[in-house]
Amino acid sequence: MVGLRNVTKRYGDLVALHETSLEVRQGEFLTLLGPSGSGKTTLLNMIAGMATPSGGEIILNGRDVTSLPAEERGMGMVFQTYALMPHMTVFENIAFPLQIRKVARDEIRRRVTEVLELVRLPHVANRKPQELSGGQQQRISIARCIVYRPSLILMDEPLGALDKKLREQMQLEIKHIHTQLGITMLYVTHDQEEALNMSDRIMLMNAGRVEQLGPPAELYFEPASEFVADFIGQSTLLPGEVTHPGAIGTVRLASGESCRVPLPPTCRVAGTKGKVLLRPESLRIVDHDTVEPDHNVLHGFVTDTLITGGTVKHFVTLDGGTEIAVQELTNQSMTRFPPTQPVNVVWHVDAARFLA
Ligand SMILES: Nc1ncnc2c1ncn2[C@@H]1O[C@H](COP(=O)(O)OP(=O)(O)OP(=O)(O)O)[C@@H](O)[C@H]1O
Repeated sequence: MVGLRNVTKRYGDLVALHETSLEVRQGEFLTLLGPSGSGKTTLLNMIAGMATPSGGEIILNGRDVTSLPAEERGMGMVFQTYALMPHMTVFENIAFPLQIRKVARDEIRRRVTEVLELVRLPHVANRKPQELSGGQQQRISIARCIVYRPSLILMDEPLGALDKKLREQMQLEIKHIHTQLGITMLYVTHDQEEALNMSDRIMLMNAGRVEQLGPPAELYFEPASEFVADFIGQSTLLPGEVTHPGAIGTVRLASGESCRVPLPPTCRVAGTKGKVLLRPESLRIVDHDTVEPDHNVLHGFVTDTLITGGTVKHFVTLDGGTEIAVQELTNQSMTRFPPTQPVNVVWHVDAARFLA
């Protein structure tokens, strides 16, 4: 539905977006994720027609729209600031894009009522935007955007101004609208959890380049680089070197201890340097020395324990000095480890990844 072919953007000497190609599928929810300044908004604005590429082409439904102005691209946009018109009621705000398009009055009433139901705010039609909460205002801007049924909606940090709880609720609502209407969505956020929650695919950007593009689970379980492993979810990366290559190889860590790790084919060579990626939820702490088959073990001391609601996080300082986080579900009989007691951190061989 949307195609980018070798698109670049420069501002003077600064390359905001290096050569990037992308295909967005019909009905897909694709998220542009990345730290501040990585080029997400630049990319979105070029698709919207609010910024001109320095090179490359933008294709919309098979048509080159690179030089087509924003208003002729037929897309909907939702921003962090709600941009509702303060002197108009909610009804008038939502009706506005239809009036511009000369839709008949009865049809306007029908469609505004329908989208107000969809965003679950049918009772606020006669209020002014300032009489609504932030979350309600954002739902109204979404309603105003979907009322004229654009085939593509671009959203730039739409939930950035909302508190955590409301943000999570709105994530579900946007997802729900997406599923119900089947609209293609391009969504910008710097919040990895939001991206994981909502997207069919995530395009993770870093310094104007695409680090990885794929479904959330792929970025989480098969990160293509250290940047991805670090940005998505929590991770500990232990430097090491392959000593015994193989599909499951042995890696000697900088601390001198060894562990067995699945190796990607290109890393099945003795001497390959890289990092072992461990996720807190794949680790367990045990205080006995029996290691189960197909498990690895590292030794250390628990230095801190944090209860974060449903889960508990133990911070373990490993022999060699690296700190590693271990996460487990909170339970009544949660094991407490005094800081003087040596512990073993164990994980199943399949749970780690090796990044060259
Ligand atoms: N109009 C502009 N003129 C000059 N430089 C710009 C302009 N717009 C963006 N940039 C620069 O381009 C780079 C990418 O910016 P962009 O806004 O796309 O990042 P972003 O990933 O959306 O960041 P954020 O999450 O902070 O919005 C940044 O270094 C930014 O300073």
